[in-house]
Amino acid sequence: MKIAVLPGDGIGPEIVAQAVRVLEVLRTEGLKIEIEAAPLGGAAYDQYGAPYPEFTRKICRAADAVLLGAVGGPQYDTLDRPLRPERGLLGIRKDLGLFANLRPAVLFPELANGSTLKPEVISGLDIMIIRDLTGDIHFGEPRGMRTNDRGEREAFNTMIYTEPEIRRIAHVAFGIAMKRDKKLCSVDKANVLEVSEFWKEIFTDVAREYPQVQLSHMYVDNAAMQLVRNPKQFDVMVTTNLFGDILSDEASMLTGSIGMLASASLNESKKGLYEPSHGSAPDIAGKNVANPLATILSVAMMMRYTFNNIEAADRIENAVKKVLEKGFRTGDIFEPGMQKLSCSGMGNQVVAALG
Ligand SMILES: NC(=O)C1=CN([C@@H]2O[C@H](COP(=O)(O)OP(=O)(O)OC[C@H]3O[C@@H](n4cnc5c(N)ncnc54)[C@H](O)[C@@H]3O)[C@@H](O)[C@H]2O)C=CC1
Ligand SMILES: CC(C)CC(=O)C(=O)O
Ligand SMILES: [Mg+2]
Repeated sequence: MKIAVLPGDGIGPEIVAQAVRVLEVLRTEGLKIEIEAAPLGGAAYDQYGAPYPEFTRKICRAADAVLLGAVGGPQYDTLDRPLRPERGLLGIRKDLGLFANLRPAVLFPELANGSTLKPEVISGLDIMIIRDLTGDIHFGEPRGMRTNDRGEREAFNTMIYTEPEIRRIAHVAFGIAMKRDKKLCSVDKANVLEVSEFWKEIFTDVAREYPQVQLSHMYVDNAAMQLVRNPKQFDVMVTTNLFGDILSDEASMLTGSIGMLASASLNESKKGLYEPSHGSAPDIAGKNVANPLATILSVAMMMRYTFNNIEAADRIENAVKKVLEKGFRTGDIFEPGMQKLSCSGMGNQVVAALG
């Protein structure tokens, strides 16, 4: 298992350090794990003058899987756009063809009482959010700023999807729905956007190849509302890059915290990049208080999706469950009566629970 580790910026190095400890436990027990570290984002800009430098690209291309923390920070916000940390993240996603982003919003029952939502609304929650990751307004050209005919400055981005891009994410979504409850909700804004209308047309066409799957369509504004009103109506949701970015952050709060939401970004060959769904959290960086569980659960996804090592994946997820059962919490999921831990303290507990 050749794993590239990219700690990134902000809390990235802190949370990744805990996830690497989990990998080290597996290695000590006999899994052949090779780890190579490289910078991405702001850290890469500082070292190499580019957010996704050749050094990192080579290591990631040679690896079977990539473990990433997060990128970005206010100190980089004034850089020219192509040099910003976030472009490094878009760059690696595009370079490795990581078009299928899986974000499982699963509630550990131990966290049901601490949620801002009523336990009956969220108990048993298990939604798979599938987001296209290499198309949409994030990548569409042209993009930029200009002065229009009236002499006013304006900025523009292009929302665009090709038919093959929609078809391939549709097949991933239907395939996953087939393995679950055979219910797929495609989220769009087809009442306004041509891109969404096309998306809906292609999904309806692909659905003919999966007659056992019940396909529904929902506008994104309604989906955002339904996610907090009655999230358990969803089993698998699939949507575009921008809508998926927003809906998955929203869904993370159904599981207790953005610090709980793992993710896998896969390409056609199951090479994967695994990262928490959150960002670099500059407000808490360097304080050793971030929740490392989303990153640790991303390692479980790596074992499941890239290495097909279901036993290791289950073990990591069970270790997280055990730690939560014992009442250990980081600040973001803390509730009275529980024991508050630091980021590394949570890592210690997960490592102990793996044993
Ligand atoms: N995948 C990535 O690398 C992503 C990077 N970003 C970048 O991260 C930077 C900060 O972005 P924000 O909008 O503030 O989003 P963010 O996700 O970094 O933080 C939002 C809020 O959630 C909290 N939070 C996030 N992760 C946490 C964790 N593991 N434990 C406890 N609390 C946690 C933060 O403290 C903050 O209050 C920006 O530069 C942004 O572009 C944002 C999202 C994804
Ligand atoms: C910073 C963005 C490029 C990434 C993001 O918000 C995400 O992948 O969820
Ligand atoms: Mg996001």
